[in-house]
Amino acid sequence: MLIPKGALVVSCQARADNPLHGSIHMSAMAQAAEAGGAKGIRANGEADVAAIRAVTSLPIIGISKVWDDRFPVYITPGFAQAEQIAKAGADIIGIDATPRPRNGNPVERLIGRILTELGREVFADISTLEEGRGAHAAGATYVATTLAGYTEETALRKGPGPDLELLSALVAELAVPVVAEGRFDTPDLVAEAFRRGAHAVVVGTAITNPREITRRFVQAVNP
Ligand SMILES: CC(=O)N[C@H](C=O)[C@@H](O)[C@H](O)[C@H](O)COP(=O)(O)O
Repeated sequence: MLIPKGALVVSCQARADNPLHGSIHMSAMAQAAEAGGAKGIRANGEADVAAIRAVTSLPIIGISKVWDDRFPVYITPGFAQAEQIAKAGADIIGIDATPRPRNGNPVERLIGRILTELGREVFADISTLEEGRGAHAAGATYVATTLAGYTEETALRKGPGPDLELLSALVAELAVPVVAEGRFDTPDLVAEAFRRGAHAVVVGTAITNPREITRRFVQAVNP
């Protein structure tokens, strides 16, 4: 298992509408995160993963986001994307592990193929306990709360903070490392995730998105 217990993993992602979009910025973010003590990096897309691989030997959770109006799944929907990200240098492939329709193999098969054909660990993004059980049964290396609040089924549960109840339920039931991800946006929430038994915590926006960080400050003074 490449992500050590107790690790803070920093997600370095910036979409095209973000002024920090681009591999130069994301690889600098990854270096800053490593210097600050991160023990892993999460990154999106071939270019960013390759650029980050060139500057660090930390484990990289690589994902490939592909939006397709016909399907709800956009985080590494198929084997082709997984293979591309593995070739770019990802040690671990992050996938949407919900059973929702996708443009590619069913999720159980996708997990199996990543493990056997690519020889990479699988980081399963899920939104419910049931999905966590499915990902575990299919052999995922890690199960993460990444999609909590972001699927139709869980949209109503989405609050400003993370889904701590889901985290606790997964930890109580699954014999697989459970990773806390999604709206863990303060050091206190990261500490709480570890108290609840998280194997690792992934933080994105609160560390690597200055636009959103600025918005929080502005809203605090000018709500
Ligand atoms: C739902 C979805 O697509 N989540 C994405 C997954 O890669 C990212 O946009 C998040 O930034 C990441 O999960 C980290 O979470 P947060 O930025 O809340 O710390």
